[in-house]
Amino acid sequence: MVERRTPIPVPEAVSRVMQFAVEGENEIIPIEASYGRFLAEDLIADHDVPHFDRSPYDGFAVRAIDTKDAGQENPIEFEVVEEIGAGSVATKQVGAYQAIRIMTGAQMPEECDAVVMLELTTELERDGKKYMVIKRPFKSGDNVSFQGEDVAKGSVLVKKGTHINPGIKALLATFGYHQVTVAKRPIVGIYATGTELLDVDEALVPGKIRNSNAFMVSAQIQRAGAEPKYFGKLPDNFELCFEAIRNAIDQVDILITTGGVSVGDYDYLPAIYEKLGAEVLFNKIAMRPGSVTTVAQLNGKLLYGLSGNPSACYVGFELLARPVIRTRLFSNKPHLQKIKAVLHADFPKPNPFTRFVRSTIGFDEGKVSVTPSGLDKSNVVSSLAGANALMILPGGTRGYGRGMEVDVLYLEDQEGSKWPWA
Ligand SMILES: Nc1nc2c(c(=O)[nH]1)N[C@H]1C(S)=C(S)[C@@H](COP(=O)(O)OP(=O)(O)OC[C@H]3O[C@@H](n4cnc5c(N)ncnc54)[C@H](O)[C@@H]3O)O[C@H]1N2
Ligand code: MOO
Ligand SMILES: [Mg+2]
Repeated sequence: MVERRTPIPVPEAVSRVMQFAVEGENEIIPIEASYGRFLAEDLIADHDVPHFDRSPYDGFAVRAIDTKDAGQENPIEFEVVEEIGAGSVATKQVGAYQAIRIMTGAQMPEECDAVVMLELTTELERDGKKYMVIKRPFKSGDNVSFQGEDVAKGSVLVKKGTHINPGIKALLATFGYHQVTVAKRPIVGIYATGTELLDVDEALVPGKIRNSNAFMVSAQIQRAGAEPKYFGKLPDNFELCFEAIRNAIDQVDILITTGGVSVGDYDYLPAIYEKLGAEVLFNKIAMRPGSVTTVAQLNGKLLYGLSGNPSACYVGFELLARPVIRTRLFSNKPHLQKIKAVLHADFPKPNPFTRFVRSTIGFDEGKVSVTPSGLDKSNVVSSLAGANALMILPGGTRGYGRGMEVDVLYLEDQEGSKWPWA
């Protein structure tokens, strides 16, 4: 008799795996390699930016008080006593009706408190001395970039667990982090099971297919921020699979297998978990695709038995493995980002289970729209190419129609959400 499994709701399945989600370790890497990694410490400003008052324009630094009577009918002449570019500091004192020719980024001379842009001046030379003339007054502080106006010393700029984007890399450089403390990428092992599987470079033969799951999951692991360790493919042979999986466990932080989790004659994963002495957290989820997704834990280490069907495998990873990886990377929003979108197609298929439809989100007249990215079957691979989101269609309804507002989980996102489940 075939085993009867009891499906549990998606939030319950996610909660069960999250009980085994732990923070990972730190690692110090050169700033050059930091893009795309996750900060392991808050980034705190240890100095002001800029750390000196500076000129935001090419112009003349003056004492504003000397300009107060300037006007169209009353041009005022300043003696130019020095010229400085960015990186240089004035060496001359600036007295009454004197100015320093200053370039963008250069430190303000101590006595000066305003900058006059070059375009607002006329220049002249007399007796070997340089002068400039202005025809309007300036207030103290005009055209000055003040110390600390960009960043004040002591402020928390970026929180631990944040994905390092190009802007954060700029901040790291600004504050002198030539070495950056980031979350160590967890190592996620992959075994693809199935006697039918061919390697990518093998020619097709009757009854066999190329192993696509391993490559897809490996990219999903990378997108989540972890490091994939592909062990290879295994035929549906209990002893072989058992030994291979047992040996792999110690080499990884998380182990993923694909295929062999359903109730078929050659679906050995349930028996392998049993022989390993692993605790199965669930083996049926009330969702489509991915209902057979099975997760077990052995001494706190998570073993994911993702479905062999490509779309089911994909969804199982994103909902259940991604948040565990992001938690290891110190994220406090480890789940997929949930947004609202307007459905741009009819989806009449009724379903008792919640559906996660591989979809494409786009923009239509300023609103986010969502459309299924292809055939909505668990065993298809083609709809995954255009998928940048999973549309959530709760079960128990008679289908969905164009124009309805739906919840969508956005896949190409580094922000995440705390808990997208109702
Ligand atoms: N009697 C029942 N049959 C099935 C049930 C059920 O409840 N009762 N569940 C169905 C559902 S839903 C799914 S999903 C699949 C899950 O199957 P398995 O996880 O056991 O996976 P396999 O049997 O190994 O393979 C399923 C399918 O996927 C293809 N596959 C496997 N590995 C790969 C790979 N690496 N790359 C590409 N494609 C792969 C495999 O050839 C099969 O076609 O079970 C249903 N059956
Ligand atoms: O796990 Mo199966 O669709 O539910 O693909
Ligand atoms: Mg099977």
